[in-house]
Amino acid sequence: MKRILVAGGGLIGIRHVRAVIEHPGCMLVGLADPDGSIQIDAPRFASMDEVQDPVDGVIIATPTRLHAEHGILAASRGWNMLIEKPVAASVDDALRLKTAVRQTNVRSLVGHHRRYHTTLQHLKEVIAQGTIGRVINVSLLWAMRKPDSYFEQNWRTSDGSPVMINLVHDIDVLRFVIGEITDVVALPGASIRGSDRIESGAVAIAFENGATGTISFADTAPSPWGFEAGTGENPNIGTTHQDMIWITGTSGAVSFPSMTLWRGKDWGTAAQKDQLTRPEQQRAPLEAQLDHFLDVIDGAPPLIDVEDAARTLEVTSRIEHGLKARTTRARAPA
Ligand SMILES: NC(=O)C1=CN([C@@H]2O[C@H](COP(=O)(O)OP(=O)(O)OC[C@H]3O[C@@H](n4cnc5c(N)ncnc54)[C@H](OP(=O)(O)O)[C@@H]3O)[C@@H](O)[C@H]2O)C=CC1
Ligand SMILES: O=C1CO[C@H](CO)[C@@H](O)[C@@H]1O
Repeated sequence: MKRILVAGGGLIGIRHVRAVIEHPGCMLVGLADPDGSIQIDAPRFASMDEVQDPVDGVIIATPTRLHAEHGILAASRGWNMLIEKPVAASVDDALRLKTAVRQTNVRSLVGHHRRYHTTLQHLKEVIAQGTIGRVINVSLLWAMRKPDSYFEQNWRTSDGSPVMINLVHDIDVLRFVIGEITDVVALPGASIRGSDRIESGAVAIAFENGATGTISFADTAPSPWGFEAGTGENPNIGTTHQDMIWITGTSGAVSFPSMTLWRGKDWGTAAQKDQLTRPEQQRAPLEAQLDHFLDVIDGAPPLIDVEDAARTLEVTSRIEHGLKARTTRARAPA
């Protein structure tokens, strides 16, 4: 029975707490969070420093700017870690964390839980098998309207850009399914909430394998298109089952999550539609991620460790900085 500590009991941390309590292969050592009012059926600690009980693994679900500090602390205690995405607030922080993980020989897994979606894993296989030929383009749309309260009086007021919070997932999905991203160009959209944060934009990307793609994103537009809406993965976000990724190749095209396949030859014949099967999702991604974390603690190779997640972060940070640079220039007095 693995002993798991959770650090940070907010929006996602409390879901991890529940998952750990319900999992037959682990027990909850407790929750470390300075907010003493969070009540759970397990010991409470104001911080990770207070924990004296033995810990096999810690799930770090604290605000992003604290990930590196908390990950380094966990490593110094010899605790294996599942650290929420983005792995750190900056690439430098991620690299410091990578070094600490290496030096202490602890194991790391990063919370890019979308990688546990069986349909996404199937999409990756379909692409790798060459079902649509060589990948040419990908188009991804993620747009939702977050409630204003999400940004009120918490770390997201300043650090709440949907690029670092949400697009980091989409970038990881594209790396997972299509391959490494080598180049990005990003354009910011208008501010709707009047905040200094990035709220929406458009990104063009190039992959190492020669494919290119576009991403449109917004946290200000209520829409049926986005990973959570399309897959129904987040209990807090309404499900629409609409597609949100479209991929073209030299002999066909496929859209996700419906897994609609189109086979074509040239413009003389209409592409033929086919329905690929969608494997059943037996365990919710967050639960499947916890199953995997317990295996990682036992020595299984992690699906995405700090080093790999640092590459997702590097691309995401480039997008964030590109958007910010253009926003600053656009708002500067002439
Ligand atoms: N994989 C996923 O689906 C999701 C991942 N995330 C990621 O998880 C992280 C947390 O996000 P979210 O849950 O939305 O944030 P929340 O603000 O809802 O939760 C963070 C919690 O951490 C607490 N905290 C602050 N400082 C410390 C500390 N030193 N030690 C322990 N706890 C601390 C906060 O307390 P206080 O409020 O008092 O400061 C708060 O309760 C982010 O990195 C985010 O990107 C978030 C949502 C979903
Ligand atoms: O990581 C995440 C951050 O928050 C989102 C909601 O805004 C989640 O859906 C997502 O998985």
